[in-house]
Amino acid sequence: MATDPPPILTRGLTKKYGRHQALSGVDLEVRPGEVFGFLGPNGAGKTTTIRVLLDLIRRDSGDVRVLGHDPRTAGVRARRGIGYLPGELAMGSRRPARELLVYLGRLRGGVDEARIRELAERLDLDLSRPIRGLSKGNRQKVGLVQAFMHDPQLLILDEPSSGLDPLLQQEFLGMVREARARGRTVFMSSHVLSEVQDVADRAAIIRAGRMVALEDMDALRERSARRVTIRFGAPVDREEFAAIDNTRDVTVDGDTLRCMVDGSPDALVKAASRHTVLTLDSEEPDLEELFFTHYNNGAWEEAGRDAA
Ligand SMILES: Nc1ncnc2c1ncn2[C@@H]1O[C@H](COP(=O)(O)OP(=O)(O)OP(=O)(O)O)[C@@H](O)[C@H]1O
Repeated sequence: MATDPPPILTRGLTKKYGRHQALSGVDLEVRPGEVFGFLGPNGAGKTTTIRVLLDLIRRDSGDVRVLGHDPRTAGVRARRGIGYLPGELAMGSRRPARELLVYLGRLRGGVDEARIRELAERLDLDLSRPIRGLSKGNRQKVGLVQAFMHDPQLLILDEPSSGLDPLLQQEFLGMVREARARGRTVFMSSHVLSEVQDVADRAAIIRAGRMVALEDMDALRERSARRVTIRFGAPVDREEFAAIDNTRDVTVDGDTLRCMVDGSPDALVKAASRHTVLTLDSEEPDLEELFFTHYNNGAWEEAGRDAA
């Protein structure tokens, strides 16, 4: 395992659309057997990077290796090692989903129909319905089945959770964990941290075509800032809470306290426990807010400004 090449490696990857610089020197190294979250706001360059990895578009410069091959010259055999979920599945056939999946399975060297049925059942997908006319959510399920069905060594998933309701999202995360348990590598993009935070081992952040962060998810979770609102049984004194080290932006409005907590809420919870707590809400900030907090040395704004 240790000698396996990185399933995904990019060095100085650049791509322009006309005069628009979509990627400006992207360096990525995904390790064998990990779940890697590729995060960034809309338009950051996630889909462009993924399309280069699959040779759906060609890079302008830089070095790229996927499962040890340059995607520009990798053959069909190398492609079979990859399961790909596109951001938008462009399909308009009148034929049932089952036929398409069986056909794609043949192209990948043969996939047991029982495996297709099992995945469809897990995702609650009706295989007899024609592809044309499927809702966005059902198309996403067809896309997931075809990506996972041949148990590929590397899964490249572009916004996999979009269109899935919370229960199916959990089912999908279960499929990702099982793939990892079998030693597979999963690379998944998202514009929201919460979609990858429970399952990813590491996450990279791309913004305006540049990598601005690479994080171990455990470290990120530990440092993660949370917006906390506590309603007490009686009015409280702001000073008591403003003095807590890792608590900031503290406001008190009668019996309601609002603040941001960096890292563990332990000290805040202990302070709160001296009063009667009626409700406690803890909300994760969005991706930009989170990384703005972490990269408060200016790296985050710089990355945005340079590329703007
Ligand atoms: N075919 C194209 N022609 C011109 N510009 C494009 C094309 N595809 C993408 N872009 C631009 O390149 C930038 C990166 O787009 P990309 O789709 O890779 O972003 P993304 O991170 O995947 O965002 P999203 O989540 O919105 O898809 C954006 O500014 C986008 O408008």
